[in-house]
Parts: sequence; C-alpha cells; structure tokens
Amino acid sequence: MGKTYKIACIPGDGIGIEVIAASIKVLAVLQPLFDFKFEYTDLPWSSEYYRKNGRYMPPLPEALATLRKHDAIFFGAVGDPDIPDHISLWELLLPIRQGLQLGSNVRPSKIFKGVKPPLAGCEVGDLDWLILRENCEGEYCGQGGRSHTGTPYALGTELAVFTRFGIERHMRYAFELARQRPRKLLTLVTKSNAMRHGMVLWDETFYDVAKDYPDVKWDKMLVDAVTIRMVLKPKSMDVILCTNLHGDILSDLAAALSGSIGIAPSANVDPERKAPGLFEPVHGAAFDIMGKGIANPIATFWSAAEMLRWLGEAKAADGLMSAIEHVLEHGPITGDLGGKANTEQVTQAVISALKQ
Ligand SMILES: NC(=O)C1=CN([C@@H]2O[C@H](COP(=O)(O)OP(=O)(O)OC[C@H]3O[C@@H](n4cnc5c(N)ncnc54)[C@H](O)[C@@H]3O)[C@@H](O)[C@H]2O)C=CC1
Ligand SMILES: CC(=O)C(=O)O
Ligand SMILES: [K+]
Ligand SMILES: [Mn+2]
Repeated sequence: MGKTYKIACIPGDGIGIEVIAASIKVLAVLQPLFDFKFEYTDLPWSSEYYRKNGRYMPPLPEALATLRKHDAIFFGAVGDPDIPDHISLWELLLPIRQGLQLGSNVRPSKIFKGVKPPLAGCEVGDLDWLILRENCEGEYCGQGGRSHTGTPYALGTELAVFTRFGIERHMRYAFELARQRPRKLLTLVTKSNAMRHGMVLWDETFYDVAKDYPDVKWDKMLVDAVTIRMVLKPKSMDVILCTNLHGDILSDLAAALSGSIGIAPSANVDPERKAPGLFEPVHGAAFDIMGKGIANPIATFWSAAEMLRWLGEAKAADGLMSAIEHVLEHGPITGDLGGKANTEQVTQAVISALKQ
C-alpha cells in the first residue's frame, strides 16, 4: 500500500483557479499509477473570500496552524484586477511564505524538446538552471512606511533586511542542491557594489559557507551583469543563488528565455523541513487571459512534480515529468508556446501520455 499525503489546496485567483483544477485531474490519474494518495483540503482563501469576509484567510496563527497539519501546500496564484496588488499579495501569499519560514524558493528552468526558445541558437541542454531565490526577507521583508501622504513632500521607504541566519540557511540549501546536480556549479548574484551593507553581508556569508562545499565550483556576479550572461552565455550557469527581489526578476527572465512563463514551476520550502512546502507556478493571476480557459497548465503540473519529489515520491514525479516532456515535444501546446490548444486539451494530452 502506498502512502497517503495531506495536501492543502489553495487555487486562489485568476488563472490560478484554472491551472489547479487542471492539475487535480492529472493527479487523479497519477495516484493509482504510482500507488500514492492525495487527501486534499480545499481552502477557498482568495480575493473572492476577501470580498465576502474582509480578509483573504483566517487570522494568521489559525491559518498557519491549518496549513501545518498538511504535508504540502498546492497553490495557484493571488491577484485581482479590482484589488491593489500589494493588498492581495500581503494578505495571502507573503504571510504564508514568511509565517512558515519557507526560506528558499526553488525555480528551475530549462529548454525542453519541442519548445522554441526566443534566443537564436539556444538549444536543448544550453539552458538548464536552478534559481535559488531567498524567500522570507531581503527587499520583501515588509518593513517601511509612508509619511506626509497626499502632500508634495510625500515619502515612502522600503527597507531591505538581511540576516545572517536567513542568508546562511538559504545558501546552505543552494550548495546542497548544487552538489546534487551533475555540473556542481553555482553562481552567487548580489549587488554588493551599490548596496554596501546587506549585500556585503551576503558576500561574506557566502565565502564562509562555500568552505564547507569544496566540491562545488562557484563564481560571483553583480545582478545587472548577470542578466547579460543569462542572455549571451546561458550554458555557463547552473545554480543561480540570489536575493528575494533579484530572484523574482531573474526567474521571470529565465522563464521567458526557456520558452514561456507558462511552464515555469516553483517550490517554496523550509530547507530544515519544519513546515510543509508550498508549490506553485511562478506566474500570477494573469488578468489578461483569466476566464478564457487558455492558460498553460504545464507550470503547475511541473510544480506538482516538484511537490511529489519533495514528498519522496520520486517515481511519480519522474512519471509526470515524462508525460509533460512528451506533450511539450509532440503537442498540443498553448498560445504562449506558439500553439493553439486550450488548457483542457493540454491537460487531456498529459493524461493520455501518462496512461501510455
Ligand atoms: N505567486 C503569485 O501568486 C503571483 C501573483 N502575481 C499577481 O498576479 C497579478 C498579475 O500579475 P502580472 O504581473 O501580470 O504577472 P502574471 O504572471 O500573472 O502574467 C504575466 C504575463 O504572463 C502571462 N502568463 C502568465 N501565466 C501564464 C500561463 N500559465 N499561460 C499563459 N500565459 C501566462 C500573462 O497572460 C501575462 O501576459 C498581480 O496581482 C500580481 O500581484 C504575480 C506573480 C506571482
Ligand atoms: C509575487 C511574485 O511575483 C512571485 O512570487 O514571483
Ligand atoms: K503562483
Ligand atoms: Mn514573480
């Protein structure tokens, strides 16, 4: 008898709802094939919930306690055209990431067979990255404030906070993951020329931590220059270690360079495994295509595969990835990848591939 896992399911908003529904169909077929079971708790926490209840989820301690009863969290997206983005993000996703101390956001991207990347001459194998984005502090720690609001002297501050603890936890995890990859290659990305306090602490912590991983080759680059390298020399990088803000930006760039944001997955995890991981596509609610049934569900399928891997179901993860790869190579594919298929057609194609 296979294992049963408790999964907290938060579809959220916009295309998050559509791609999670598609994933649930795929996972229903995957479970008997690989002999494991998912027991879902459907959590309606979303902008709709906010409109009805004046909040995105129950009070934080209660919400976190609910989530902690699960083995993993499967998340869609948050964001609503009628609600300011800083409200939606800070009422749902960021408090969960920070409250559960999901200190690392792991964002893989690679070029799959059949996907046509935007860079000329870039082929399968030329771009295969793991972006390790710090996920609890830095530029998104939430400190700051506003004064003199509504006057010509209006001011706003956004304080970036970096702690030795948060940096080191994240860096050790990056080195552990780099060590498991064939190339054992890691690039540290900071901005320690202009940002002379927190970013210098990042660099110093890095030199200390690196001593414990002599088998991992590393180099170091400022974030502006790394964007050039990502475009011109994608093959020269493997694991990319960066801050919360930098990782947010670089992972959207990586997604585009690998073919589309519609295939980019993410894993928000506590490297110390004291809390359930949160698995979600890199993308957001996608106001421009929501409700049309055309969102690419592959990013969320791949996120589900990462969730399975995290839970210890490696065979099921591999099986799902093979089905995804088959469909990316042979179609059908959605508009973001240059195809004409809708979400449902891609979902059914992945299901057929699984059954073969
Ligand atoms: N983790 C999360 O829940 C995230 C939430 N957001 C929120 O989502 C809302 C919209 O944000 P945007 O900046 O527009 O980013 P977005 O990722 O939602 O969309 C950016 C562009 O990518 C396209 N796209 C995204 N996912 C796609 C998919 N699966 N298939 C095909 N095309 C896809 C969209 O149509 C849009 O043109 C905002 O409220 C934002 O705060 C944004 C990013 C992440
Ligand atoms: C919020 C957002 O853009 C992200 O988590 O990537
Ligand atoms: K998301
Ligand atoms: Mn983002």
